[in-house]
Parts: sequence; C-alpha cells; structure tokens
Amino acid sequence: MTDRAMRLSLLGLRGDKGRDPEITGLAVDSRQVRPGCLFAALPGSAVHGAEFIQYALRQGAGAILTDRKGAEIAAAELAGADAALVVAEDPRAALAGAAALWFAAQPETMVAVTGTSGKTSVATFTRQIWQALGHKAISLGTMGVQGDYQAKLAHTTPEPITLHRVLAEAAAEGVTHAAMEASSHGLDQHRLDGVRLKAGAFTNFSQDHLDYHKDFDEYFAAKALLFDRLLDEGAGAVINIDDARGRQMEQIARDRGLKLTTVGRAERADLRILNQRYDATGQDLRFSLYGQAHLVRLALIGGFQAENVLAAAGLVIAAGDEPARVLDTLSSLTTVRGRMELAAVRENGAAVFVDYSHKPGALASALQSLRPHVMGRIVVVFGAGGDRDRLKRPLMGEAARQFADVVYVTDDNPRSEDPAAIRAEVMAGAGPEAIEIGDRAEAILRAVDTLQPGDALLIAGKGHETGQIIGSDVYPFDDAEQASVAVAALDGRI
Ligand SMILES: CC(=O)N[C@H]1[C@@H](OP(=O)(O)OP(=O)(O)OC[C@H]2O[C@@H](n3ccc(=O)[nH]c3=O)[C@H](O)[C@@H]2O)O[C@H](CO)[C@@H](O)[C@@H]1O[C@H](C)C(=O)N[C@@H](C)C(=O)N[C@H](CCC(=O)O)C(=O)O
Ligand SMILES: Nc1ncnc2c1ncn2[C@@H]1O[C@H](COP(=O)(O)OP(=O)(O)OP(=O)(O)O)[C@@H](O)[C@H]1O
Ligand SMILES: N[C@H](CCC[C@H](N)C(=O)O)C(=O)O
Ligand SMILES: [Mg+2]
Repeated sequence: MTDRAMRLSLLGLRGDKGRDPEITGLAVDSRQVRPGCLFAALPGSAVHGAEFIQYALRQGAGAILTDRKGAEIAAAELAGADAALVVAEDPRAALAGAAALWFAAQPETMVAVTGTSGKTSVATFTRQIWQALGHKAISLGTMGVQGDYQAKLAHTTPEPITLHRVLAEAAAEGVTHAAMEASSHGLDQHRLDGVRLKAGAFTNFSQDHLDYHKDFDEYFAAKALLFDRLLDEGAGAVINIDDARGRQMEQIARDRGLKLTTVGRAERADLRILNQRYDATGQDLRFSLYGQAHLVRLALIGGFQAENVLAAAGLVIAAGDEPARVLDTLSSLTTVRGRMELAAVRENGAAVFVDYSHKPGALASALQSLRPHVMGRIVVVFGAGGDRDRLKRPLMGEAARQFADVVYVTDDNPRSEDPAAIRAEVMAGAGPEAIEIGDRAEAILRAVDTLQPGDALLIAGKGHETGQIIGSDVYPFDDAEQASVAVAALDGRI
C-alpha cells in the first residue's frame, strides 16, 4: 500500500486546521501503521481505538480519523502532533468511504445478501449463475473469495480496508461481477458503506448473534440497513416474503423506492415456489416467474435450497441479466461446500450429509428439509461453539430433539470455554435420550455405526470448516473427511 500516496481530501476527509497531508495507506490497527498512514481509531467493544493513537503517532501516522470521544481521549497526544486530525460523526462510515476511494476499483456489478441463514448459499449460487452466463464473477463471504479470483478472508464481511483491497484486486483480474455476504456485524459496523451495489437480497430471519445485538429488533435493524440505507433508490431488492420479518423488510424496501422482486411460497411472490418433489439425490422444483411456470431439476438436498436458488436468480436478474437465460442456468448449480453436502454413503445405502447449521433455526430447517429425502431415520451429530451466543445452545438441543430421531451431542469449537459445560447447556434442550460424546470424531463414528438402510446422518455445525478450536489451538478437523473415514472403517474398507 505504501508505494503510492493520496491527499487526505481525495479520500473524502477533512483535516483540522486545513491540514491535507499525503496519505500512504490506511490502518484500523495501530500495529499496522506505517509512516504516512491514516489510522482509524474506532470505538470498539473492548476499548476505544483512540487509546492506541499514541502508538500510531509513534509509528509515523500522517492522519488520525476518530470520533469526538476519541479526540477527547487522545487530546494530549494529538495536541503536539504533526498528524492531521479528522473527527467524524461516524468514523467507521468515513473509513469505508475512504477505503473505497483509496482502492478505487471494484467489480462493476455488485450485489449483497443478508439474512440469518442462506447468505453463503445465495452468494455462491449467484456467482455460479453469473459464471454459467459467461461473466467473470466472484462470491465473497464466510468461505473467503471464490470464483474467478480467490483469496482467504477472516470474516464473513471483511472490514472495509480488506474488502476494498480484495475488490480492487479482483477487478484488476478482470472480474466484473461480485456477490457478497452482508453480515449483521458488517452492516452495523458500516463495513460495506463504500461498495456500489446494484441489488440486495434478504433471505430469512431467526435467532442469532444476541451476544452482539441487544435484542431481536436491533438485530433486525442491522440487517435492514442494507435496504434502508445502503442501496440507492432504484436499486434492486430481492426479498423472501414468507415470514413476517420478510414482509417488514419488503415495506422498508418499498418505502425507499427500491425495485422489488419478491421470492417465496406466497401466492403473490414474483419468483414463486409452486411445488417440490424430493428424492435421494436432489429435487424437482416447479416455480413461476411473474406467473409463468417453469420446471427444473436441482441436484441439491433441502427444500430451502429452492428459496436460495430463486433468491440468487432474482439477484442476477435484478443486476441486469436476461430472465430466460438466467433460468436456463439453474439446473447446472452445484452443492455449496458444507451446505447439505453429501459426504459419504454406507454400503447399505445410508447417506451422510455435512451441513453448516449452527443456529437453532438453521438446525431445525436443515433437519426438517432432509426428512422428505430420507425413507428411514434421521440421526444428527452436532454441538455449539464456545465464546459465542449462549442462548442458542438449549434451543439447538430442542431443535435436534424435535426434528431428528437419534441425537448425538458433541463438541464444536469450544474455544476458551469448558467443553463439558457447553454440552450440558445443549443437552438441557436435547433431552435425556440424547447421547453425549465430547470427542467429535468418536461421535461421528458412533453415529455412522447406527445407520441402517434408508437412514441418513446429518453432521451439523462445521460445514466447510477444517479445524476444531480448543482453547487457542486449532486442531485439523473436517466433518466430511471424518464421515468418509468412519464409513470406510465400518464397512471394512480400511
Ligand atoms: C465484535 C466485532 O465485530 N468486533 C470488531 C470490532 O472490534 P472491537 O470493537 O471489539 O475492537 P476492540 O478490540 O474493542 O478494539 C478497538 C479498536 O482498537 C484497535 N486496536 C486494538 C489493539 C491495538 O493494539 N491497536 C489497535 O489499534 C482495533 O483494531 C479496533 O479498531 O472492530 C474491529 C475493527 O473493525 C473488527 O476487526 C472486530 O471484528 C472482530 C475481529 C470479529 O471477530 N468480528 C466477528 C464477530 C464478526 O464480525 N463476525 C461477522 C459475522 C459472522 C457470522 O455471520 O456468523 C463477520 O462478518 O465475520
Ligand atoms: N434459506 C434457508 N433457510 C433456512 N435454512 C437455511 C437456508 N439456507 C441455508 N440454510 C441453513 O443454514 C446453514 C448455513 O447456510 P449458509 O452458509 O448459506 O448461511 P449463512 O447465512 O451464510 O450463514 P453464516 O452467517 O454462518 O455465514 C446451511 O448449512 C443450512 O442448514
Ligand atoms: N461465523 C460463525 C460460525 C460458527 C460455526 C460453529 N462451528 C462455531 O464455531 O460456533 C461464528 O464464528 O460464530
Ligand atoms: Mg455465511
């Protein structure tokens, strides 16, 4: 970043006392500040970034962006400093704007998707459709950047500096289309403020992240930011109207003058699911677009995938592709890694699926949606993550008890917490018949062992993850791999 420089004013920022230094880079972490950098001292949940202004100045920061409180905290250090001070009402929003200007390029056609579940799936399907139509496209989110440009990401919605660096790199590689996940944290922290979006989608809403958002309404309000603030008037809004929150979002989008496409089973939905027929390898979907019926074969497990596929189709259409051509691509869509992914099949035909459901609503819907594909019993193996929303643990237990026939409770990234204590909270909801096995590999082996012809096992919670986080160590662990190993061992192939 340091091989070029840009005046502070060209980043949309105004320094105090008319100061307008050349900026050589952007940083949110004082430890990454290099001479001439702009340091954004953001109000944090643990500390105010302004506590680190003294270090940023020592490293040679050329400008400090913060809020009024930050300026007060660091008043003494700032008084004698050469660096320009920029005080913004909302420094996160100002940083997002500055990052967009600094990196300048982004794919021409960008869309974002929010909702409690389905963001990764919709973003991935959107990218797959674009690619099938011949566009150079990426999806960006929980699984990193995938498609015609690839990169790892630490967050679902990265902070603006990383986000715009990646978008600029992708654009430089010729990527013209990008679908990104908008997490509620990302929206709340203005991480996407500088992204030029052609359309946004809303999937659904259920319990999550109540460790971060004060309550349901605040969590919803964060998701609504995509429609009531980020998208420009006239941009597309693709909204699943099957639940009450979806209809609330629809109203918000309507009030903002967005161009609506409704999705769902509701009779008035523009992209409407008419019927689904399930079998062991996928489903036939009958749907309509503006009243015109279509039939498509989807090699995807789970009724909710139809909602995700139609939301993705809606986004691609809203972003400018021709509807008939878009619908033609749908039969080519492939399973998203770790989302109702077939991981292994036993000799007796019983199937093992790996899924990323790690929230009560997602677990319930994963299990419910598996049911019509399965003739026998559904067995589930799952746990709940440590250092994350505790309220969801018993609720996940209840979902498993209600929608699976055999329940194994195990560990899923206990992090700094006591694994047994997490399991106890899950077990409280899962009921006395649930079987508790801390070691995840053993739980998977035991569950695979119970599978009879026609049964299916759902290993939930880790999806595409490749590690088990215990304390601060990450041990290699891949549910799909463990499933294959267990099947091979039990069927006498190893
Ligand atoms: C809860 C949350 O979202 N926290 C974000 C927030 O950090 P914070 O407010 O807690 O930061 P803090 O520790 O209080 O520090 C305050 C400030 O001081 C700075 N600092 C800190 C130490 C230092 O030596 N120097 C320094 O400058 C920090 O960079 C920060 O800007 O602001 C930081 C800078 O923008 C983010 O990196 C950080 O994301 C953390 C890493 C995080 O893990 N976020 C997760 C929960 C997240 O965003 N997840 C979503 C959703 C995932 C999902 O859907 O499941 C995602 O999009 O990934
Ligand atoms: N439309 C949907 N409705 C209900 N459940 C869904 C839907 N789509 C996906 N799921 C479930 O949620 C899990 C996560 O899906 P996905 O990764 O697409 O969602 P996400 O919103 O990106 O989640 P995260 O916030 O964890 O990144 C899936 O494994 C599946 O069980
Ligand atoms: N993005 C989510 C993923 C959780 C996945 C689950 N395996 C866990 O560790 O809880 C989080 O970090 O809360
Ligand atoms: Mg995701």
